[in-house]
Amino acid sequence: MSRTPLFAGNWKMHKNVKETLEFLDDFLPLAKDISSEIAIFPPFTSLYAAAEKIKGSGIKLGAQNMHWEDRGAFTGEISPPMLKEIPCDYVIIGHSERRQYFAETDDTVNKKVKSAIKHGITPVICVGESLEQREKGMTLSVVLAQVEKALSGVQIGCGNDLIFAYEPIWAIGTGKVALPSDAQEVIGAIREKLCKLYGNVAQDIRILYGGSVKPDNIKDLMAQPDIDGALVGGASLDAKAFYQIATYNRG
Ligand SMILES: O=C[C@H](O)COP(=O)(O)O
Repeated sequence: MSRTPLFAGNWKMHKNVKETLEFLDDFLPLAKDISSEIAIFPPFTSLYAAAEKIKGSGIKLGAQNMHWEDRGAFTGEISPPMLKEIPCDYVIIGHSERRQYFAETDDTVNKKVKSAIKHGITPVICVGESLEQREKGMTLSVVLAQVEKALSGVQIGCGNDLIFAYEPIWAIGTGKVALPSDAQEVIGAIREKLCKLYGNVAQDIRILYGGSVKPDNIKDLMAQPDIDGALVGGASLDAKAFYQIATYNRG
């Protein structure tokens, strides 16, 4: 089993082209010093500029969403071949903000996961419970149902074909990070489910934690056996903070 830690910066609807290039001017010199894998997820309009700028740096690039079809009359949507052309390595699928505000369902998540894998783009599949669901003791049943539905009919060749991100909705952008032991409980249960679906190869699937990750809480999260990195929102907008998160193990 060897899972390279991944620190993924989801910029959400932040940073135009100019701001993206400014961030990279600050971050690229720092990134030379990072041994973990780094991926950034700028808005669609900044992807191409980011791709050109990070060439040869080892930093990976991802989109925050995509349609599952290759082309068609889907006004406002972006297809997998368009992302490949950039080129994007990753795509976030099923982020809770898309589930909550843009009618993303388990069914569309499943279609997008299948399409991403078919096109050689690694999906970062987001799952997580609301505060109400957690308080009712439904966390594991909600999250594991999301995992199962996302993967319905999905075949994988190896553990690198997909990534999961467990993001409790109540921890996103709130400053309330999950207790590392609580995050481990859910992420451990996700891995067990993946083992049931895919056997030993599931030991190679990376599962990230997301939700108010900051330089001062990442170390305790990364000490958990099944947490393989983080999907970072707000703190990934700042080059220094994102660098500090990715180098949490330097003491
Ligand atoms: O995709 C990232 C998550 O939604 C976490 O966002 P946050 O770090 O701002 O809480």
